[in-house]
Amino acid sequence: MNHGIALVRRPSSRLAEGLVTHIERSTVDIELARRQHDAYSAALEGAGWTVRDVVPAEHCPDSVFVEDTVLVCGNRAVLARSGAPQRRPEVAGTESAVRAVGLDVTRIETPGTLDGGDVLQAGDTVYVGRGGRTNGEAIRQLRRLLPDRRVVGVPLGRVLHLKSAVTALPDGTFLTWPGLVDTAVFPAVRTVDEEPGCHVVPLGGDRVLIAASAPKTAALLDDLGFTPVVVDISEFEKLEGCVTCLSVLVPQV
Ligand SMILES: CN(C)C(=N)NCCC[C@H](N)C(=O)O
Repeated sequence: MNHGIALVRRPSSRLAEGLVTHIERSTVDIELARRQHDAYSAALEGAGWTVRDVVPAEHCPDSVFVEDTVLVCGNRAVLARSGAPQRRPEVAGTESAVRAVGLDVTRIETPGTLDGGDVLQAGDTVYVGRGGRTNGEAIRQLRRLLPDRRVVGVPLGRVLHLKSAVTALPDGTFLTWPGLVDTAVFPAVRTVDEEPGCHVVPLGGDRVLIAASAPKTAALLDDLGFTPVVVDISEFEKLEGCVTCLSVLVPQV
């Protein structure tokens, strides 16, 4: 079964210089990060996604977190404009990749700022975290760019991105870690016991990608009838990354 294309971007050798905002900096093992990235890509392939590499951006330490550079919605790609100016050069390579896939391309324009990690899609609703990386102007622009979607702004607390605190399961429920976002806007919330447990990527069918650092949540998902696909992403977690950030899924339509 081919679910579509998964865009990934190999880690820069400067990965260890990536941004950290809400956690202490710790030492990143670049060789281990490369192996983890290969295993992450293999997990996507194994789940039925055709993996395509976005051209690497050696000079951009955070470029492996490709999710932040674009929002894919149906056949449209909205290029992001990060609230962290040093991440903006990452977008050019992503633009080439989404054009090669055949998506219709638009972009967030100045003074809007948006990171893809702040955008959570569930059905026809697009939740957008309003925090350090994404501003109200970008949310306004998204409403114009995606007129067939319900765009809901979600104020963020002390957390990097919306998807650092809440993601969606295929059954219409949301996994959250308490205290970081106002969960009242989400229809059916399940609170998890471990912070990385609120980060999942539905891979099609009953498969759900989750980090090895969230074993209790992986067991919960199994118990709820999902098939957890577990990947170790410890080196990316040291830079506030999670399983969502390392790919952009372009489902076959
Ligand atoms: C959902 N998440 C967390 C993301 N999409 N991106 C993580 C980016 C981490 C990077 N060091 C930064 O600070 O930009």
